Amino acid sequence: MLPGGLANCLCPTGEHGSNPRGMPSLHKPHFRLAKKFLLLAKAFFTGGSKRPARLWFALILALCIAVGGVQYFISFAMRDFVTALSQRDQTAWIHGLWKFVGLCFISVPVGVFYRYSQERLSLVWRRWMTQHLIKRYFYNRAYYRIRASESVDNPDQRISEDVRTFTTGVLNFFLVIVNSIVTLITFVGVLWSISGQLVAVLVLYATVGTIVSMLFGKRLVGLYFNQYQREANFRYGLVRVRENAESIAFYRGEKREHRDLIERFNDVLENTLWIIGWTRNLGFFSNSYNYLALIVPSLIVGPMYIHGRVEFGVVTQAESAFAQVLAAVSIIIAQIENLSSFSAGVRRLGDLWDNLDTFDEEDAREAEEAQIEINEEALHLKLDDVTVQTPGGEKVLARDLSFQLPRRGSLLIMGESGSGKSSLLRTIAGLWQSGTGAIDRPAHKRLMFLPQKPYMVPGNLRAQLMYPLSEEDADDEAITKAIEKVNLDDIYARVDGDLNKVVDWTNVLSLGEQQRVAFARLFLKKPSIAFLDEATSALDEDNERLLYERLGGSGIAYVSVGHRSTLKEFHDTLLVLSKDGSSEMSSLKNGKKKEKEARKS
Ligand SMILES: Nc1ncnc2c1ncn2[C@@H]1O[C@H](COP(=O)(O)OP(=O)(O)OP(=O)(O)O)[C@@H](O)[C@H]1O
Repeated sequence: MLPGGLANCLCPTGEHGSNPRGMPSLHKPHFRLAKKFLLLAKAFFTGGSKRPARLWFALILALCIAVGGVQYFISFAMRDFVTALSQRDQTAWIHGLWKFVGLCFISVPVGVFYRYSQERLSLVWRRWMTQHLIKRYFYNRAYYRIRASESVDNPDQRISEDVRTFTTGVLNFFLVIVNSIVTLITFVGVLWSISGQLVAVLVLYATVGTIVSMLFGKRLVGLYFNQYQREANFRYGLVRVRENAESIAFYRGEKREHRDLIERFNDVLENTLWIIGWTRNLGFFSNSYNYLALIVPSLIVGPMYIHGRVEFGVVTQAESAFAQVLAAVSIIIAQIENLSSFSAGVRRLGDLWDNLDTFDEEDAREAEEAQIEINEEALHLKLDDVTVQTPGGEKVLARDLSFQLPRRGSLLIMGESGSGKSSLLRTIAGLWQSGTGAIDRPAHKRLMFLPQKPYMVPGNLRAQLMYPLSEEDADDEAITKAIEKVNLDDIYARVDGDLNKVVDWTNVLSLGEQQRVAFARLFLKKPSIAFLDEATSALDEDNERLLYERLGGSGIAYVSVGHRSTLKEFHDTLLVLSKDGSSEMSSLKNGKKKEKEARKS
């Protein structure tokens, strides 16, 4: 027993007591796990790669049976070989030797191709599943929706690690089971040919062993399951520190982060201790069990040999067949660790799969219910009685909004924090669809949204400035002009005027520089309408003025969200949102006039 016993369990399996990190309960009914597994397997064998999948699978099954057959004949060859040796019969010994060598010639390629086909099928499966999941991850902007999902953490880990664990694990287990069945049938046959009593003892011995092992196994599967989750939790803690390094450094939050990481690591250690304890207990049992298994067949076949009823080779054959069958029967216990990480992977992948299905259904439902009607064929932006709600419909953010943005027009949206300014842009973009009313606007590809914190893509400066267009569409002359236009010459100098130079842009550029990069993208893409969500918040007033003047002169209509009153002079119209859902429009003509005068002078 482990310290303290299991009844008053410190045991972190989720079956007893609560989970210290408030993680979801890890134990789900086994049939739900099986359902998830069948869903994932069925999708592969009936999906786009079904032909190679089925072919490889059939080949593996055939090879698996061939391996069993070869083992059967080897067992008899060995028997004759050992008997000839014990009888000092040279002719029979040489004959046995040749038979054995011949069987090895067959056995080696069969075994090698068996393993090779298994790995090839794993690869086909992994390729199909990863491509399929990535496709679905981007479809309907699932990667965006998934942020709000409670049951799917770290989708990245699921698509990379869990798919790999699943696709290699599933074949492993399946083949281990098929192998065990083939071994069982073959060697029970061998034992039966020696003595029926031997089979009866084997069945009894194996049944007792399996029952006891299952009791240990049940506990260990739960513990390994937990280990997997806790290791992921610990790793996620480290990733979070890396991603937020600067903020943590400014806050001097090291002590707090240190404590949090150590707590997560202690959870890992605590669970590992339980695993070690249970493995020790299992060791007492399995070691005694395996030693005894060496003697049991001798107890039955030994007297038969002594009384001259069987040859000596039969004794060794019985021992090896007995060991093979026992190994096949106790396969579950030998695979406990793999089985646990495999079932954790199945659950995590199944949850991701279910969520992606839900998103598809949601998207279809939303499109059908068409809460906010978006017409993408208009030349300009027009809102007709639009009421914006949060995605779940819990909160009304802006009520009965109507306005039209003329060609080359500009609108500034202001209002207190949380009044729904960004949400209005999300709704115009089509990311949020809850609410009522109608929006007329050009197609999405003719719009551009600039958030407060621009996304910096990995790659060279050309790729950075062309985003979201591809590098192939780049015109280097236009790029250098755009760099000049947004006052980014120092960045250009930093890469020695080489647009191919790759830099870690997120960590190297200041937020203000990143915002200027976003404006350069805007001038390169030249959309019909630009939406700027506090897109100049990190810039000094001179740079902000420069960018707005250039934007005003570009002919692009724009809608800005911002708090600074200095923005007013760059816009024609002001829309103020209030937290109660009401809104007010007013003209800023004077401001815009002042801007024009400034530009002239
Ligand atoms: N995904 C979401 N689900 C539910 N509510 C949300 C979601 N995103 C934002 N909200 C809520 O909607 C309200 C409006 O958010 P929004 O980001 O539009 O505010 P904002 O006016 O742009 O604020 P700020 O000026 O602080 O940026 C807030 O109360 C916010 O908590």
